Amino acid sequence: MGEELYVITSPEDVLAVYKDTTSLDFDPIIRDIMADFGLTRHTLDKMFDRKFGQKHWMDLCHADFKLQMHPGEKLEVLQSTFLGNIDKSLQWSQVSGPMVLASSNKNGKTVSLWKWCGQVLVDSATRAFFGDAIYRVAPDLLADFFLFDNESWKLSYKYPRFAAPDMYKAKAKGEAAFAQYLALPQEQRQDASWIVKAIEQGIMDLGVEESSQAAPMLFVLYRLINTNAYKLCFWCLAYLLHDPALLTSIEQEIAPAFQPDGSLSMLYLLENCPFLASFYEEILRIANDPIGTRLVVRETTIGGKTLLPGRKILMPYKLMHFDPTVFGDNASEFDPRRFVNNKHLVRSTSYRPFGGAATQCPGRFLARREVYMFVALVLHRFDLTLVGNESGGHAKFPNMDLTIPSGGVMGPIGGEDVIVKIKVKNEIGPE
Ligand code: HEM
Repeated sequence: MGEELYVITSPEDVLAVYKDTTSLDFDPIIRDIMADFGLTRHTLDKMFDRKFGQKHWMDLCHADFKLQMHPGEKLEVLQSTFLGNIDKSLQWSQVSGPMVLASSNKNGKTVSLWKWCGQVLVDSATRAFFGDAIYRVAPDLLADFFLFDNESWKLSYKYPRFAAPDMYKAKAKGEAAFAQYLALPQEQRQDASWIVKAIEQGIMDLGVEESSQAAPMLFVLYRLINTNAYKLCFWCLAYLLHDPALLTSIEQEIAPAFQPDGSLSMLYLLENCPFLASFYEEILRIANDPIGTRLVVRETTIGGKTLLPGRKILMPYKLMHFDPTVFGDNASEFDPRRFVNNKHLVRSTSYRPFGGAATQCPGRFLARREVYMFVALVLHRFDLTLVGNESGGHAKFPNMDLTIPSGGVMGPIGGEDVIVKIKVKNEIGPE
């Protein structure tokens, strides 16, 4: 408490921060996060020991994230399983469990959009990254993840245990799940992704054997993989369902991506749907609160100001995302055509939905694909009708929770949701 911070708000100064890699360091920030997850100084020293030439283990991890998640052979393999899982989860019979609030007849289910997005996206990623074995040791993993995800900001704000008991309990259960997972014989986990196997091997090579040290590393990765995309899907569908003209335009644009047998061409969505791309960027601009962080380790000057060692830098990119001199007079409003009307915006230095430089989110390619897949399949397979409130009023657009320092895509204010009645529109093959 009582910490002094520097807050950087201009794109020029953000670029200067990215360039000054000797005075401004990201490693201590990761150390701090991992310490919050219970990693001891001893383990952290091993992780940051520059014993691989000039590099330490965490540098190798960043490189491995890119190998797995940037376009290439390894992404193709992962993506095919991941998107296949989304496809299977969106079969009519799979729309079940807590997300279904009421089931009137065979062709009608009333669904919580928030829970639907969460269940499908997080379950599909869990199986694709870790394989099915994780559920054998932790059948309640998803429930614990959502409890933790909802309150995880309290961890970085260093809430004491008595002030956030539910968050700490969910965190402990999540870590225990990964400890049990790591204790399983490797032959039972052959369906895990390349990155998970590479990290497990790396942890062993570092000589980190205690499960109290190894499991949190996987739990942190699990959270990074899962925390943002389901919320992004929620906002995409919320905006579409509340704006019939927008919904029709998107449906028309993506229709040719579907083959007669109902299968979806991701390539078509990626290469031939400029309006979908603009809509996606606009949701990322408006519903996202990414924050870059560095620690000043040597005195330096940014934007004409002297920054002193020992203090943190925060870069709340959302402020730049609402700058009217870049995004226009309607910067504070939602405009799905913004990025198609101005094709330069997506490369603007004021637009940083995934951060930037060495710490830029490696999952950004996968994120677009999973969101496109989910949104396109939902629109193609189901007729969706908004359900109003109990007294017969119109369904209200959920408010974003601006009070929580999420550092990523925001959720709706507690309890606000989009309730939809869904029916089968296009049958798919036998289930
Ligand atoms: C869906 C929207 C997503 C958003 C808005 C998002 C945003 C971010 C941001 C802002 C960062 C930190 C960047 C920085 O410090 O400069 C980050 C890091 C990271 N993200 Fe994402 N992310 C998303 C999806 C994903 C997905 C789908 C994955 C994996 C499948 C992923 C994996 C990661 C990882 C591993 C890191 C840490 C990278 C490192 O430290 O080397 N993200 N993300």
